Amino acid sequence: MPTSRLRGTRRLLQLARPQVVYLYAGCLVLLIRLPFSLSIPHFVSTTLTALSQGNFHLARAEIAWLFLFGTLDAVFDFWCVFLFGYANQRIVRGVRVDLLGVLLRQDVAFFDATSSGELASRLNSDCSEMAGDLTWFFRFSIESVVRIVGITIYMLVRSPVLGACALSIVPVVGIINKFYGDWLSRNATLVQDALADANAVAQETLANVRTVIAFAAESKEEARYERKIQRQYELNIKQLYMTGVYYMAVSTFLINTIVQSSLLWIGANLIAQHRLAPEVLLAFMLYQGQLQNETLNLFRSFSSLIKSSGAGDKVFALLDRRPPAPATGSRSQANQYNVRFEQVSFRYPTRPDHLVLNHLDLEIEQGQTLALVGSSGCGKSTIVNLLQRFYDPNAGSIVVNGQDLRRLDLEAHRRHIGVVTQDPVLFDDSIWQNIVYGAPHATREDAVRAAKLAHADAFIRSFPQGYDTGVGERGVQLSGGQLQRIAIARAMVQKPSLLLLDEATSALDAASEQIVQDALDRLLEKGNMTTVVVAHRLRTVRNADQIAVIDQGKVVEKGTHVELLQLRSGLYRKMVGRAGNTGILPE
Ligand SMILES: Nc1ncnc2c1ncn2[C@@H]1O[C@H](COP(=O)(O)OP(=O)(O)OP(=O)(O)O)[C@@H](O)[C@H]1O
Repeated sequence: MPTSRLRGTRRLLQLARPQVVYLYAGCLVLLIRLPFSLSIPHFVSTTLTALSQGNFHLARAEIAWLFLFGTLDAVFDFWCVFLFGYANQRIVRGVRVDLLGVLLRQDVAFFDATSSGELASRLNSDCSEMAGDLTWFFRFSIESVVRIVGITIYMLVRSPVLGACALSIVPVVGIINKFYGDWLSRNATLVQDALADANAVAQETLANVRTVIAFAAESKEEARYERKIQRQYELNIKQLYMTGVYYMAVSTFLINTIVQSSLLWIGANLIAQHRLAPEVLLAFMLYQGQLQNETLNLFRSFSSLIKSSGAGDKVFALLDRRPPAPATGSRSQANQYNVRFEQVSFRYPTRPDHLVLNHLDLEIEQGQTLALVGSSGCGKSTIVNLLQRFYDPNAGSIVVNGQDLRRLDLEAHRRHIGVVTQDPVLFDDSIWQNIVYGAPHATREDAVRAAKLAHADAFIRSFPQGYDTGVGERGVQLSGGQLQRIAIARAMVQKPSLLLLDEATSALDAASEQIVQDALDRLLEKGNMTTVVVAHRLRTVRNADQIAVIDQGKVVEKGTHVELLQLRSGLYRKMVGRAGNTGILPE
């Protein structure tokens, strides 16, 4: 076995460590049970022998023993299944929770490059594939070894010649299984990758089903999914073929045909030479079936372990993934936000050849509102992303109250930030739970208070279930304006020190925009917070304390609305001129 596979297998076995209590209990029950189940063929052969000798009294006694031992065997069997299965479920649950925890702590760049569908597939399919059979390995390897040893001793004691014949198959099956197991493991990795690819397409299509329907692209998406799932289908067919060959060669041909006929042939000769009693051959035939089953179980449990470790490769790689930069500093953060961008340059990790911010300098003063304007793609949202520390600058630094942002406690920093974007995402929960999403200690009353400020209370109360109304996945059961106002209430509940409004009203019609803008104005009036606004509406921009015009990754103009209009050939002045009566700054 290659060392990497050995390491993967060892790692997989370590997953079972926290469940040792249940595994030990399962093994104990297994050991108690074995003598009972091993004795069944013995009682069958003694009963038949007694019958052939006309000794009905002895036959009845043997049947009674068989019944008693068989019943005890059945009771213990339940506990074996339950204890090993229980440990298994705990392992799968643990891996899934750990994996989601690790994924949620990755850097945002990781999610730019990895689709959520692929990650969901790793979380669901890979986790159950890798850990689903893990404890059965313990059960079957222990059970099979003990049974094989027990049967071997029985056979060798009763007839060494027949015993040697029956046992000769064990190493042959072992060698075949080694190759079969290695192949299964390689194939399992490919199957899980192909499934993750297909799931990524399915998830993307379903998450954006309205767009798919609107473009009548159902057949196109179906075909795209079919192309991806085809690969997994072909790999599974290949596996099916190999499994068929394996069962044909090992189980049916080698064991059923070769071993059984050899045993009968040798046994018949020995009986003819009066060197073997017929009932011993009968017991041998019964035990050899068990022996071959256990041999197959033993090797199958090993190949299934190796296959699981193949399926687990990607899960372990994700579990080991550490975000590239130290995720957080430890400096605590005051509720003040005096922010300076000093010579900040930035490229997105997924597009390293595109310089988005180019030695950008920018100052955002505590308590003031700064509006960012500029053509589409000039880097406004990127500045908002850097303020949330979704990414770190490639050069220069962002300084908050004299401290480099990288040194601040990241979680505390994010708790100080309120964000309202053009397309706010709500979770599939009640309205009030969504409003208190970012404020763990906020109550339902806080949610109601925030909703009133955000002009959301009236429409929420108009729903039959009021604040307990569910919003659907991503808030799909609400209108755009309602969604925005709940997002504003969500930001209000947080009592942010730094408020980021990224095109918060741009998706709305004039009437809804007016209502949402009023809600935002109230929010801005209420707190002494620092605010960064990205907007195309002149009305929003004009009221800002400062306006920064971004062009080619730099701030090219900065000042108040009035100051910037005075710059004769200024970019802002041109944009306002082109906005004309629409009140919308051009992109
Ligand atoms: N996650 C990302 N990965 C790679 N490139 C990105 C990413 N997000 C944005 N970009 C690129 O960075 C540049 C700046 O984008 P940004 O979203 O900051 O522009 P913007 O000024 O907010 O534009 P708009 O006004 O259209 O919203 C664009 O060229 C964009 O294609």
